[in-house]
Amino acid sequence: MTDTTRPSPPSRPRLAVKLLDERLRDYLPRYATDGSAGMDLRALLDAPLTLAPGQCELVRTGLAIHIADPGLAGMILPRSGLGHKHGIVLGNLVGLIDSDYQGELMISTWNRGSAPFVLEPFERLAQYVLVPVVQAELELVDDFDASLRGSGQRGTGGFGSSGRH
Ligand SMILES: O=c1ccn([C@H]2C[C@H](O)[C@@H](COP(=O)(O)OP(=O)(O)OP(=O)(O)O)O2)c(=O)[nH]1
Ligand SMILES: [Mg+2]
Repeated sequence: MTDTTRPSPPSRPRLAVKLLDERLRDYLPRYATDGSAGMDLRALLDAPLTLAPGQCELVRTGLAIHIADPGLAGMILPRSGLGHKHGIVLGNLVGLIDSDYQGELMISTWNRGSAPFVLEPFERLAQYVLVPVVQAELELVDDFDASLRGSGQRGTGGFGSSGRH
């Protein structure tokens, strides 16, 4: 019988990656499971780094990934365990990696918690997610066609204009 819940995986884009530090060779990012959305990025540190509450430091990954295809982008996102349990999130909230960026992936690491946190060398610190991107052309107009939302209109309403429930 065919398992309809497990579609065959689509072919994966191949991304060029450069090691900027040989120690990363043993720690190349990978998908932990077949269904993982992200690959974990590790902290390239020579020694443990203590982040005081409120402190934010740019942490090296030792990796450069050239996406090349403008229809793709990278996103650096926090790991949920570190973020929820230890308050270790990103100083920029989300890192957006351009397809033409060839530099080192850097992780803005912010301790938003109330206790010091010790980041260990090569600890998995954040995750890298490849996402599709559509680039748009902007066309200047004087007026928009009216927008419709169900039976009502959205128009310029936003920021909670539709209520809470
Ligand atoms: O968390 C991040 C965010 C960005 N970058 C790199 C890749 C990205 O392509 C580049 C520029 O990012 P962004 O455009 O968000 O920053 P900017 O402040 O606008 O810098 P720029 O003037 O270089 O575009 O910095 C990282 O390594 N880590
Ligand atoms: Mg920019």
